[in-house]
Order: sequence, then structure tokens, then C-alpha cells
Amino acid sequence: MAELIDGKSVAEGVVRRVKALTIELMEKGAQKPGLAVVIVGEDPASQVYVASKSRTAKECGFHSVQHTLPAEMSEQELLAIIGELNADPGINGILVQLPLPGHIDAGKVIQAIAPQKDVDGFHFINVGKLGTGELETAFVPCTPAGSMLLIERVRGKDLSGLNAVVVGRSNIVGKPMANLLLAANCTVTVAHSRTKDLAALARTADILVAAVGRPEMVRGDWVKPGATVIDVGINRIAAPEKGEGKTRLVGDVAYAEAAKTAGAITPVPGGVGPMTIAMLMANTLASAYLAAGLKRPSF
Ligand SMILES: Nc1nc2c(c(=O)[nH]1)N[C@@H](CN(C=O)c1ccc(C(=O)N[C@@H](CCC(=O)O)C(=O)O)cc1)CN2
Repeated sequence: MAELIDGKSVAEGVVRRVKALTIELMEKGAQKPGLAVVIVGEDPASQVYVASKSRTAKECGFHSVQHTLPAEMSEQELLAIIGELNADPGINGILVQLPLPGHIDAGKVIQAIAPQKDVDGFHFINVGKLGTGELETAFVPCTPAGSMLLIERVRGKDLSGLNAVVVGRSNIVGKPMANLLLAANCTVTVAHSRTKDLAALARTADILVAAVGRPEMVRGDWVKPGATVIDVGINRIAAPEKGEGKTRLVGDVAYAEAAKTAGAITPVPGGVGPMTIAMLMANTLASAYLAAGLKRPSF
């Protein structure tokens, strides 16, 4: 049976370290890290994530600001708020929760964030820095950064000689994940909906990352014996066994099947999800260190 990779406990460790390093930063005479979280509209899941981000920021000792904005607001109004946050010296990190309402161009909003405050790592400058290995100053998107920390816990920092397969090619997870694995010397293949014989390809992976958003798509017989399986999916499905109208969360991996063959595997919930918020804190802290002219701490 596979080792369970406890993302909740690793995330708590990251938050503890951010807290300690925030105190160290202030002892050096720098201002406390500031994080602005922006939510537009009333998507229930987004409200939960944003509340958790603002709460964790306070727990870390940050200056924490939340902008809760109406779904009907215009793109121009949102861009004006981003402009104000860009100019605010008390803010080191700006996060605009996704998805945004359909009438707002998310790409335009993301590119309006100052790259040195883009703690989500979605701005072209940060994407380019990750792609070219400028990791000292890049902000790496939080979900792949957190996934990478979990992989390091099992496999160490140097992944030379290992094959990685990333299933999914999104800008937010699949592509940055592939770049991080490449930077750690893995041999990386990015698979997607047009890939031929995905199951056979997945079976070549020493590290298998599933980020497709399809409940339990990766089956047990897709997993190479001993592989490290990172499940990025968070899918809410009907759970009639729990009662009428009840739901439960599952990942992109059929956990019970995969855990029989894998060497180590992340659960859902409690795997990659908590790491996303912890790494946002780590990125905001890094931004504050860089703004103070200091070397960013490593995690
Ligand atoms: N601007 C951004 N928007 C979104 C991002 C992001 O990184 N930046 N990621 C996701 C949502 N997300 C954070 O924003 C997120 C998703 C899931 C979790 C998490 O801890 N999940 C728990 C389960 C929670 C539940 O019970 O529903 C888990 O997996 O254990 C944290 C953050 C989309 N938007």
C-alpha cells in the first residue's frame, strides 16, 4: 500500500515557517508583508478559498486586505483597483481569485498586476522567468509549487533519471508543473486529451501528476509500481450513499485503486489543495523579502 502524502501537515509546516520568517523580516527593520486578495462575485467555492487566504495571511502576521466586489462591476473598475494596489507600498502581493465573471477578461486583469506583486505567478514575466530558469526572482504558481514541495518530500530535490508524466496542459498547473519538473532534471512528458494511449504513457511515469479536472480518470492500472502520484484534481461529485443531495470530493485519480500500486500518493481532500494556500503565503513572503533587498527564503 502506498505512503499517503499528507499535504495538510506539510502546508502547516510551510505556514509555521512563513510566520517565523515574517518575524525575522520585521526584526531587520522591514515592513510586514502585505497581501491583497480580490474576489469578484459570489461563487461559493471562491468565497471559501478567499476567506481561507485572508485568514492564513493574518495568521502569518501579514498586513491582510480583502476586496470583496460585486459581480456586476466593470472590467475598468477592477483594473482601477489593481492600479491602486500596484501603487500601494504596503502591498507586496496581489491575488485576483479565479474564475472571474464572464464579462471580465481574466487575461487582461492578470497582466495588469505588477509582476513583482504577482504572487499567483500568472503574469507573462513570471511565466517567462520560470520557463527560462530565473527561479531566484520568479513567482511560481501556487498549486504546482506546492505539488513540487510534496514530490521533494518523497524523492528529494534532484529528480535526475526519473520520468515524469503531467496529465493536463493548463497555464495554471500543467505547464508550470512541467517546467518545475524539468528544472529538477526530470524527463518530462505533458499529456492531454489528444494524447494517444494515455494509460500506457502514464505507466512509464516515476512521477505522475494528474491535473485534468475529470473525476477519477486516472485508474489503478495506469500507475507504475512504486510511482509517486500527485493528484491536483478537486471534483465535487454526487454521493447518494451519504444521503439525498449529498456530495463528496474526489480527485482526478481513483485513489483506492492507485494506492495499491503507487509508492506514495496524495489524497483528496488533504493533499495538494492545502499546499495552494500555504505557497501563496510563501510567495508573498518572498515578495516582501525581495522588496526589502534581501535574498528570498527557500522552502
Ligand atoms: N487566483 C487563483 N485562483 C484560483 C486558484 C489559484 O491558485 N489562484 N486555485 C483554485 C482554487 N484554490 C485557490 O484559490 C484552492 C482550491 C482548493 C483548496 C483546498 O484546500 N482544497 C481542499 C478541499 C476544500 C473543500 O473541502 O472544498 C483540499 O483539497 O483538501 C485550496 C485552494 C482556483 N482559483
